[in-house]
Amino acid sequence: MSILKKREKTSEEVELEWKTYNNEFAKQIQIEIIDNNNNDTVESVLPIVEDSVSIAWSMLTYTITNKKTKQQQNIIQNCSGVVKPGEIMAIMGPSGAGKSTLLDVLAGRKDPKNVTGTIYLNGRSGQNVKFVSTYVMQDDALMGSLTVRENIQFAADLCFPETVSPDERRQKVAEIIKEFGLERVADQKVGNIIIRGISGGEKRRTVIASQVVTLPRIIFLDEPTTGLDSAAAYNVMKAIITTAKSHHLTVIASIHQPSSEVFALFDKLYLISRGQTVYHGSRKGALEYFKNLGHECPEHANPADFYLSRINIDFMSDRETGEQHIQKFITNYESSSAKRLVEKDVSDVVAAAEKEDVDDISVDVPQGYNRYARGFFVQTYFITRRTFTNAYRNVLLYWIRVAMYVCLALLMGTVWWQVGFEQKNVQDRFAAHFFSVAFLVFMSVAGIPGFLEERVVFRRERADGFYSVGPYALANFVVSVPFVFVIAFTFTAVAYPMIGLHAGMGHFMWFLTYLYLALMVAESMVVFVAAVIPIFVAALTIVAFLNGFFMVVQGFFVRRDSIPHAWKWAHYIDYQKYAFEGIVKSDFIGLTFDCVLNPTTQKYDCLYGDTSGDSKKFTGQDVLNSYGYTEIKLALWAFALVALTIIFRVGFYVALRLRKSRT
Ligand SMILES: Nc1ncnc2c1ncn2[C@@H]1O[C@H](COP(=O)(O)OP(=O)(O)OP(=O)(O)O)[C@@H](O)[C@H]1O
Repeated sequence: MSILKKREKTSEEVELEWKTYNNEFAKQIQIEIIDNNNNDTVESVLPIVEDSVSIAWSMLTYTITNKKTKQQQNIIQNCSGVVKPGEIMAIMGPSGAGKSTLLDVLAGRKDPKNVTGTIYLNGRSGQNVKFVSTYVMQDDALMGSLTVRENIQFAADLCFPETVSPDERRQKVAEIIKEFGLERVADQKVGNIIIRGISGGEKRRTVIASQVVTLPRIIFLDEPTTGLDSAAAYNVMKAIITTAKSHHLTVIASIHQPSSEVFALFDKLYLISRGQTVYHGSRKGALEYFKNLGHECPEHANPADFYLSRINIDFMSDRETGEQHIQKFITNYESSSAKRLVEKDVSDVVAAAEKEDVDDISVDVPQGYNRYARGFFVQTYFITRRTFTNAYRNVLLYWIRVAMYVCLALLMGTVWWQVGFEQKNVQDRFAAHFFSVAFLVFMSVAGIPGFLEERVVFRRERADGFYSVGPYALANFVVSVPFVFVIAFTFTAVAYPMIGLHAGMGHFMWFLTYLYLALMVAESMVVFVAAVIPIFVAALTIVAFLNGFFMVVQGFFVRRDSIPHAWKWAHYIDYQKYAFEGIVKSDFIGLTFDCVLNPTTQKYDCLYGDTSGDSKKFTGQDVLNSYGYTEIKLALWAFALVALTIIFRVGFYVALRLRKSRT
């Protein structure tokens, strides 16, 4: 059995450990697996790898309080079982039976306050199962613009300890790709809504491969075959089982109506109905068990379908009879030899641990199983690199917006073409300033789908301990810096000279700076909102509302001094105001405009500056004074935009932290 020693491993030992993994068949010994229902002994050859982990649980109950009735309700009740290294167990039951709940409780993903009973790892209670396990969710959360190999390599780079060299990591990735039958598609992009990628089954295998590349000792899978056809489902399960058997991993999967081929891949079965155990033992033994209860599986029937049909009372017309029927199964199991065998197995595992003086797993966490295998900066580096590659390759994220902004710049340039210096052009200029800021920031909503796609991957990877929130939030910001600059620069380079805004490098640079900083705030606001409410339509509506709101109070439609007192606060936190006013000032300052000569009076109708009729011209400063833009400080306004970016980015980080994934 697995023996975990108390002291920390040296780096040489860790290296040796990996070599040992490569050569694990040298450690094969014969072990006995008791087929616990037939009570006959099946001999099987399984490799014993040091640090393999068995999981046993006794009298597990998960209770919730019904919010309406305030009544306590047991979702699972008095469940006991054991799965040893190299064994693959299926949790099966009708819909709502408690499969996912049992899996989540075993994987340590439920609030311990609601759980009673004991879970033992290698016979010891009080261990942190997350240190030695991975939990594979149902969704195929992968980066679609990355290849299969790149997706798995990312996991390897973050989850192996630094003692594993880059070459070894690459080799581990190549090995898992081979084991999971992904060699043919290894260098193909996974695919997303615009890239046609690999098949559904290959995607599922890629997700699982990326989660097991470090060979976590226990693998929990939540319905790993859902949504796949029977051939793909078989390939997925076969890949998991091959890896589990050859590396002596412990596997528990909840599964919905497996085909007979898939079902035959499991060693053990946990049948659950109404949260209670109907059968637990070997898969083969279940046939005999049900036969003894008077439910013989027909020769050519799929046993999985047969068991489920026996314990599913959802479609029984008489509810009471149905309940009695299930209760009978539960009572039978309670007094069965199958249950006694499970209890003996659990106590044997515990007794062996006491005898062997097995130490606390969480004290001696084998390297590579740590919650975070790599430090903050290494995490940030790898996430930044991947996010950059995704942003570069994923047309939806930035390139589509760059194309759109170029079109818009050309449109504005031709409509406002060489706007001029007559009195009437003052309003044209204001409109150009307003529209440049408003439209560009408004279209930041285009980043929501890309972010939400990435967020699903973040949820999975975070839950699995690839990295923490800080590096992810930082990487998201770092990558947005150059891409947003490309957008702002492209637009400015095309639109600014075409419109004929204030000539000169200094003025051009101020325009670019404000547009860039406004876009950085808008981008930060988008990811913040999408992190708080990760639903596409809702996030889109809220961002559109916020941008509309900021437009209204920014002082363009209604002069700043006319904004009602009650809305002044909004004006001062409005990022569009700072960008708009900065652009207005940098454009108007230093310009001179012509007043209109009134042919009747032969006087000049000047709306700005000297309005007595004697002055032919007025200045940009006169315009600014006239609209009350006297306090604009270019550097300070730019700083306000930087501060708002920081505020939204901190909000983004906090939102991600608070919105805990199912951990
Ligand atoms: N937190 C909760 N609050 C209220 N009811 C819950 C909660 N968690 C689980 N349940 C209920 O407990 C039952 C078991 O849920 P669970 O998701 O474990 O079932 P399942 O067997 O995995 O179902 P399915 O196959 O349909 O996914 C369901 O009826 C579910 O509605």
